[in-house]
Amino acid sequence: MSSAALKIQTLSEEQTAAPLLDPQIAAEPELTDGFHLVIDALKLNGIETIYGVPGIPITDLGRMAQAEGIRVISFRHEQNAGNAAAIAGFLTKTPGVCLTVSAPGFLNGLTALANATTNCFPMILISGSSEREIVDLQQGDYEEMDQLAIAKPLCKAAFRVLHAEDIGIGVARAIRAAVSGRPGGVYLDLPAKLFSQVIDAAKGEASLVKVIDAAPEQIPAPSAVKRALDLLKSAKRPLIILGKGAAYAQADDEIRELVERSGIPYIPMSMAKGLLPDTHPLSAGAARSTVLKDSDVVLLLGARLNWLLSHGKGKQWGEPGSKKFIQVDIEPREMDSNVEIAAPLVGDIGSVVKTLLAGIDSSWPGVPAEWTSTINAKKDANIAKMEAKLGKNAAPMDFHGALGALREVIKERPDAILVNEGANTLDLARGVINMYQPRKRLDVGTWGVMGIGMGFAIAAAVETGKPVLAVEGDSAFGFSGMEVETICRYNLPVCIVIFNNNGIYRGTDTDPTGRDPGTTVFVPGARYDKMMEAFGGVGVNVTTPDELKRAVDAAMDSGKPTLINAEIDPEAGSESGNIGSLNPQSVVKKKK
Ligand SMILES: CC(C)(COP(=O)(O)OP(=O)(O)OC[C@H]1O[C@@H](n2cnc3c(N)ncnc32)[C@H](O)[C@@H]1OP(=O)(O)O)[C@@H](O)C(=O)NCCC(=O)NCCSC(=O)C(=O)O
Repeated sequence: MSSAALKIQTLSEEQTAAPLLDPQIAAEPELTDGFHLVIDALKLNGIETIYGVPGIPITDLGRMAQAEGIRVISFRHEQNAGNAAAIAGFLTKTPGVCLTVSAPGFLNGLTALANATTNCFPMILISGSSEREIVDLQQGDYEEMDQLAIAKPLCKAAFRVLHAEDIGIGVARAIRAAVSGRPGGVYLDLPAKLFSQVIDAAKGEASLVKVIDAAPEQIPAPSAVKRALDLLKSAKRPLIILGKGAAYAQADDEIRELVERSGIPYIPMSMAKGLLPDTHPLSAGAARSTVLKDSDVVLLLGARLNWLLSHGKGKQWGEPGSKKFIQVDIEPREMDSNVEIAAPLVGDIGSVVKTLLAGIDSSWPGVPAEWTSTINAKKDANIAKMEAKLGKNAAPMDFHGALGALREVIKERPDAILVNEGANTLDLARGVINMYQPRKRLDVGTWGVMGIGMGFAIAAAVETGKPVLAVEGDSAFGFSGMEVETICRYNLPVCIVIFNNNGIYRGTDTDPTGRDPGTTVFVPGARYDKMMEAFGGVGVNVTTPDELKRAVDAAMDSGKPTLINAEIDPEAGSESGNIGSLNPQSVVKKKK
């Protein structure tokens, strides 16, 4: 039932007391208001969940949305709600919606909106705002802020709705902007006064807009496809790089067929892991340096040549000029962003892969055996090196010992979702824990941002109903840790494992003056598991990989909210994990 059908009756007491069929009452127009129209517009467009934090002026919006059947997940901090909305967008290809209060709540949500935009996740941040008349004259309204102006440079599009009859079009514009072309974050500003504007219900209903074909297929030109196929055919050492854009596309079967039919080795970027199982014979993930350096033609499928790929140049990529790139991206301006793209293929991943497949027929030359055997030799050596570090059942645990146990958990439950953040905890888990299914690994993404953990874990559980394993550095967890209460409140099947080595990178830093703790250390021996117990969840402290495996298995089997404090050697871990070279360090000694 549409909430407009709830109708607001503006009846006087005498009218209410009058008989039901009184013609005077029957003639009374049915009314609706801004609250109901926002809810109707979202529902009409298939929005089933809102992530947010209640407060002025959107408290009633959340309540009414819940009453109308939208699932409303209330968080403890807007940034976590925003991260949840963003990853919901990634998982479903429907914009995730985050609802916040004005000024400070809006600003808290804005970090997640900017992160969503950077990562190309479709998301809509809806914030209540204070009154235009007062804000524009800067007269000091409650939580006064020109939110629209602040949001604009940080997202893909920003809209404000001033009149109830424009709510339908405002929501429609936000949805289309979020998912069409390159997906991203959209800000929708709803001033407090809008919610209580009352209009005729029929007029309100007629003003709603259903977005048809929100993300239209974009098929590349045949000449562009031929150029790419010719280049790929000429390759002696081809490579495919799968990015999270490929995972987002949900063209899993076609992508697998492209790899298998062409026989081209591939590496997945971290959130593309599992698009094909990491154990696939054509996976070159364990020979990463070799394939980046020695390949001659590289097909980038939904992966950008940003810092995570050393901008496509430098010594990681071998001799200058030794490589030609084919890039598949929905955004034309992505081409040549860092290096020359010899064969740009502009379109959506699903459509582009289909057109490529049509050209990979019985005349396909295949991949020279010399190339695949070089890769396999490197892979085998790296895998053997890694195996030697796993499986140690010692206390205190090192990262590899603990991750070896978690690798088995995911192997036994390939449909579980792995959320992962931290520095060493992130870098080492990425290599150690094999993924087997698409969109099961959610992590820090393009910015390498800390703080996504609990938001992502909550949305993953809500959107998929699958068990979630969140593997968190102790520092990373701190950014969103209060949401363990949210996990317990909604009784979500989330198991959090905290790799607790007493600090950021390591737990051994000291203050040279002896006055304070070192800048990167936390309270030694902290028991994060107690936090979970405070809210009725299960808390476990473990000191060995065997104990860790047993505790995670129990959590995943029971589906009970669980937090496992995994005691890691405070000496373990290196500065910034394996991107430490990006961290400038002073070489100048200060004179005393
Ligand atoms: C930049 C990267 C894309 C690339 O890193 P690399 O170290 O070059 O690659 P990988 O980690 O994939 O692999 C490292 C090596 O392990 C090998 N490798 C990979 N997988 C395997 C398996 N399964 N078995 C054996 N060996 C393996 C791989 O071939 C490499 O060896 P060789 O082939 O022999 O080289 C990645 O590190 C990344 O996504 N980083 C994001 C980090 C991040 O965002 N951090 C935020 C921290 S914030 C923070 O810390 C801060 O603020 O400070």
